Parts: sequence; structure tokens; C-alpha cells
Amino acid sequence: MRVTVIGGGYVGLVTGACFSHLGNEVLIVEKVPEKVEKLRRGESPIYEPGLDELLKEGIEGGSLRFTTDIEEGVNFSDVVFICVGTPSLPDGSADLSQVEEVARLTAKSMKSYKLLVEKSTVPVNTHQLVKKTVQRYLGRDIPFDVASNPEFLREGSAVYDFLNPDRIVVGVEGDKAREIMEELYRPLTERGFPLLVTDPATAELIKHASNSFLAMKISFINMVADLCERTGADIELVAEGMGYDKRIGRAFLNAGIGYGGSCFPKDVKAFIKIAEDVGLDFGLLREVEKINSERIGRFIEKVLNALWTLKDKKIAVWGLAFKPNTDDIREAPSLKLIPELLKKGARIRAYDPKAMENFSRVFLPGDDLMYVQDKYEAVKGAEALLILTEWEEFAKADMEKVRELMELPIVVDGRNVFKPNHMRALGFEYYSIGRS
Ligand SMILES: NC(=O)C1=CN([C@@H]2O[C@H](COP(=O)(O)OP(=O)(O)OC[C@H]3O[C@@H](n4cnc5c(N)ncnc54)[C@H](O)[C@@H]3O)[C@@H](O)[C@H]2O)C=CC1
Ligand SMILES: O=C(O)[C@H]1O[C@H](OP(=O)(O)OP(=O)(O)OC[C@H]2O[C@@H](n3ccc(=O)[nH]c3=O)[C@H](O)[C@@H]2O)[C@H](O)[C@@H](O)[C@@H]1O
Repeated sequence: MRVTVIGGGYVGLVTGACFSHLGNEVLIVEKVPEKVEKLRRGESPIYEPGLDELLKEGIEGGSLRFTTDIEEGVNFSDVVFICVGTPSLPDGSADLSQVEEVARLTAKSMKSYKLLVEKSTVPVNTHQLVKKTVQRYLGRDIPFDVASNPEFLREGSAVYDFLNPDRIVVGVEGDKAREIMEELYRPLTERGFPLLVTDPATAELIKHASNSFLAMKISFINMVADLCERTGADIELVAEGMGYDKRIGRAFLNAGIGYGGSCFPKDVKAFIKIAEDVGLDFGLLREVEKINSERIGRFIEKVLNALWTLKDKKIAVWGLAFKPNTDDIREAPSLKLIPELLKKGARIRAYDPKAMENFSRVFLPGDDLMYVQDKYEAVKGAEALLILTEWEEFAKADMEKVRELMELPIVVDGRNVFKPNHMRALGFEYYSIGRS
């Protein structure tokens, strides 16, 4: 099948590359010309494991192309995926201007039937607004449908998640749209991955409810971690003990410095606003946000506890990305922690395997904040090491070497990468989350 993807970011690129891998002919429309030029050369503008290989396969096989021309994109196929951003507005609601723009430009460009599919995360009933917008700008009698097909991939494992989904959710209003979506996803449903067909509003709501629920799990376990610290219990074992209960599950019970990323913070905000707009107070989610925002202060307290003061202290930081295996720093806890540490006079040497370029665009390097190309370089002469992202390469680091390189063997681990007993045996003063 021919498929058009509008928006060449994390979701659009993965969606396009995976649909091409599954045997479709894909055209990705991206409005930033530099990104398109890069993509045409076979270079991905983002780091995502497995994506480079799929891009190469699609480009060389002729099944994956890129353009900045939305009119060309819209008329390339019958099915147009909207994969543009839906960031937060100041009041917490989702900014749908990029979605509106795509709906408007599709209406103006289309010459035959289109199925417009929302893959971007949008508030419930956005499909009504997309439909109304297309109708308004179309001005001609051309049939079209609007469907919702929310995306559940995680950054860092996006290609794997797309090709091995826990579920595919498709919200449609008619048989034609349903048949197109079923055909498109057949290679995955034939392999046993479940496809749930709903109405569009339900599909839209499933997405916000899922992300908010996962964020709630994280805030819950972070609160329990604080409780563990004050009572002498061990959060890792508490999570394990809870997780064996199939109704709870172990996933997303990793305590730490809070959730970040381009989705949970904005989607929880949007869900609170969606409820508010229909007269419901989703106080539970406001508490989820509050607990999450307090994680930064809690971590700083730990650092101060370990070091007393930070003025002129040489601090190594491992990890800047909001999670491992990505170069994405959107809403990363590091964005709040690093300025706090600098404000308190710390002199930082930071290292991240993939996110340093993005981070150093926000916080330019200087005397107090240096970026180094190696994790061991970061800890040379340091009076403390702070771990902000649980990259596997940190878990595998030679910690004896790290101890020898540091001036003081103090580690404050925001992601529970190491076992406390092991670290103490190695001679570290080791602080972590929820483990006294
Ligand atoms: N990043 C993630 O892991 C996931 C994101 N989502 C949702 O997917 C949507 C997109 O997210 P990301 O891919 O992370 O955003 P992104 O910001 O990485 O990518 C969006 C892209 O769309 C392009 N764009 C905007 N307007 C355009 C237009 N009119 N024509 C062509 N290109 C246009 C932008 O230049 C940008 O490259 C959001 O609604 C997000 O909530 C859903 C699941 C996972
Ligand atoms: O809508 C989206 O964009 C996506 O949002 C999340 O994916 P993502 O943000 O890429 O990454 P996660 O693995 O969910 O991690 C999000 C944040 O939660 C934190 N986290 C996660 C799990 C955990 O147990 N503890 C914890 O603190 C991570 O460190 C990270 O900062 C969801 O997991 C995806 O299903 C969804 O598609």
C-alpha cells in the first residue's frame, strides 16, 4: 500500500520506516528542509536504535522517500498519517495548531479520497475538529475519513515497539477506513499482535489514559521510595514484591528522579485539562505531577546531604538524556538539575553517550560546565559522581577504575543503577533512591 506520513520526528520517522519495512511505499513529508536533506542522504536527524538500518533499507530499496512538499505528500497515497507535534500551551492544554495546519493543507491539496489518520497524541474528540477543518477548506465534493491510531512506542526502543506492539488501537467511523487500517497492520496482526477497533473518541482517550496511568505508577513508586528511605525498607524489593502480582506488574515501578520526556509531562497536563474542560477535577493526576516535580528537590537534598556544600565542588554527571538509548533531552530531569547544581556553585563535568550535543545547545559549555567525551574523563578528580540516566554503559563501567580516578569516592545515583552492598564493598560512599 502507499502511505504518507506528515512530520519526520521521532514518531513520523519510525512510523514511516517501519511501514516501508512492512512492504509499503512510503513518502514522509517534513517541513524542515535541513532534516529532509539529511534524510535523503540516509542520515537520521535523531538517534533511535535500529532506525538507521531501516532508513537505509527503505531508501536503497526505493520504498521510502522524503519531501518538504505537503501537496505532493497528500496526493501520493490514500492514507495520510498525522505525526506532528502536540506540545503544551501555557494553560496545560495541547497545542493543536500543527494538527490543524495539516488538516487545512490536506484539504487544500487533495484531489481524491483520503483517510486522514491521527497518530499524534490528541485530546478526545480532536477528530471532530480535524473533520470540520477538512470540510471547511475542501470546498469541493471529495470523500474523506478521519481515524485515530494512537502510537504507544517508547523512545530508545521505538522501532522494536512499533514492530512488536502490545496492542494496535484503531478508532474509525466507517468500513472503508477500518479496512484500510486492517490491511496496513495485517503483517503485525498476522504475527498475533492484537488490534482493537473502536470509535475515534475512544481511541483518542485510550492514549491519554495510558500515558497518565504509567506516569501515575512512576509517581506512586517514587513516593513509596521516600517512605522506604524513612523506614529502612528497600524500594527495589518492594517493587519486586508488588510486581509479582499480575494485577500490578513490575514494569514502570522504577523509582528515580522522576519522569521526563516529550510525552508524560505534557500528556498528564493535557489530560487534567481535558477533564477540567468537561467539568471534572482529575485531582489524582495533579498529585502525580506534584510528586514528580518534587523529585528534583529531593535529589538535590541527597547531594547536599552527601557533600554538605556545593561551592567549587568538582561534580561528575553521568547521563543527560531523559532516559537511556535516546539523544532526546525534552523535559529531562537534567535540564532542571544542572542549573540548580550550578547555582549552588558546583563545577560540573558531564558525559552522556548520545545527548551531549542537544544538551550543550541549551547549556553552553563554560568554566563551570564542561562536556567530556568519555565517562572516565568525567570522573577524574571529581568529589562526587551523580547518575541521572541509567545507560547500560554506566552499569557496565569499571567502578574500581572510577574510584581510583575520583578525588572522593562519593556516588549519588538517581536511577539505582548499582547495588548498594557492591558499591560499599568497592569503597564507595553510595547514595541511591529508596534504599537506606
Ligand atoms: N516521541 C514519542 O516517543 C512519542 C510521541 N507521540 C506523539 O506523536 C507526536 C509527534 O511526536 P514527536 O515525533 O516526538 O515530535 P517531533 O517534534 O520529534 O516531530 C514532529 C515533526 O513534525 C514536523 N512538522 C510539523 N508541522 C509539519 C507540517 N505541517 N508538515 C510537515 N512536517 C511538520 C516538525 O518539523 C517535526 O520534525 C506528538 O503528538 C507526540 O505526543 C506518541 C507516541 C510516542
Ligand atoms: O506517548 C509517548 O510519547 C510515549 O511515552 C512513553 O514513552 P517515553 O516517554 O519514550 O519513555 P518511557 O520509557 O515511558 O519513560 C518516560 C519517563 O519515565 C521515566 N521512568 C520510566 C519508568 C520507570 O519505571 N520509572 C521512570 O522514572 C523515564 O526515566 C523517563 O523519564 C510511553 O512509555 C510510551 O508508551 C508512549 O508512546
